[in-house]
Amino acid sequence: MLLETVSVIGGGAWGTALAQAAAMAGRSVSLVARDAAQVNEINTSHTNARYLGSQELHHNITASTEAGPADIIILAVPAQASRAALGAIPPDLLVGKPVILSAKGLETGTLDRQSEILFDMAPEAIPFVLSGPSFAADVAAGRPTAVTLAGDDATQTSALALALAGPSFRPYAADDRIGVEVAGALKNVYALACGAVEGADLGASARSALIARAYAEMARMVTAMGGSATTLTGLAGLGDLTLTCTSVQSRNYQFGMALGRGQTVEEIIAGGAKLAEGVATTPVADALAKSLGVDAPLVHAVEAVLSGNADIATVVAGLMSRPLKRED
Ligand SMILES: NC(=O)C1=CN([C@@H]2O[C@H](COP(=O)(O)OP(=O)(O)OC[C@H]3O[C@@H](n4cnc5c(N)ncnc54)[C@H](OP(=O)(O)O)[C@@H]3O)[C@@H](O)[C@H]2O)C=CC1
Ligand SMILES: O=C(CO)COP(=O)(O)O
Repeated sequence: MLLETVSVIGGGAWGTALAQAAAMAGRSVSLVARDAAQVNEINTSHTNARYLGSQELHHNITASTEAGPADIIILAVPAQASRAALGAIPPDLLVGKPVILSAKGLETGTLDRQSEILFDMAPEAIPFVLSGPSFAADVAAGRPTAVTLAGDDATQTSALALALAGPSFRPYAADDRIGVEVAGALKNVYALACGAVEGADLGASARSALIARAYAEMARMVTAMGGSATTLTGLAGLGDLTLTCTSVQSRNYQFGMALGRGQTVEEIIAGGAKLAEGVATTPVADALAKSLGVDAPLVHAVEAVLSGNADIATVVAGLMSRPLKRED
């Protein structure tokens, strides 16, 4: 597999950061954004101010409004936009190519994981999933970051990890694609909950209890969806869960803080909230849990708050008064 050129679809924070990582790894990178002014800024000023402030971008990154041929395609748009973004790529560019899915979310309506969307849209592409504790600003600035890159063929996955690895970006190869993408999607749901705990001033003990019980719940969900609970011991599980559930840098955590302070979803969005993938993923995860018969009280609690069916105090009281059980 030739792995020299990279096309990153999505000129937001994460797409730009992954373009930067690939460029620092020595790849020649095309960053595809839909806004011509943004493309011009990246090509002339080597910045993407709207998403990454004054961070200087590597000179191996060229921006474009249209995808061209590349050895590696990285999809980095919000989970709900992945289907449309894939549909906008000329199909022949995807045939037989590794497509790295980097969005962390489940699709509304279909309940699909990112790689299920790829199978629908480009069945002849080769799916990989990238996830783990990695804020775009950190990756773009060259701060040390480690992620999981999961694919179905171990040799191909290791080759791809090598092609993207740089002095500050360390992808670990893995084979549990489903576990990695479910973990990446669910941690955003729990980050909303942990942010709400902080916003409602429920204390650090409550937040840590929530993280631990979220981990157990995530293990039940991952297993029911065909992944391996062992994956959760790694970067895409424990690593990202702890990052997103404890950091005010996380947009999901910030959104949760606003919920905890008593704002409604509509008010938070009207106030200019950044992308918080957990908001769309929560009802999907709740529906999946119900259809698979998975006990997921935390997902259900977040869904109740987001949908306006219960306030934080009510869901906390409900969680705390569940019948006592053995820890599993
Ligand atoms: N930011 C981070 O630290 C990390 C993010 N991720 C994941 O990456 C994914 C993308 O997040 P992020 O980059 O941060 O989000 P941003 O909001 O920063 O950027 C989203 C980008 O997607 C583009 N976009 C939106 N809809 C479409 C569409 N229909 N077709 C083409 N492009 C579209 C936007 O274009 P426009 O600017 O024109 O609106 C923008 O360039 C999410 O799933 C997130 O969870 C994963 C790890 C880290
Ligand atoms: O996934 C992320 C870090 O790993 C980014 O989290 P947020 O989308 O909550 O900012």
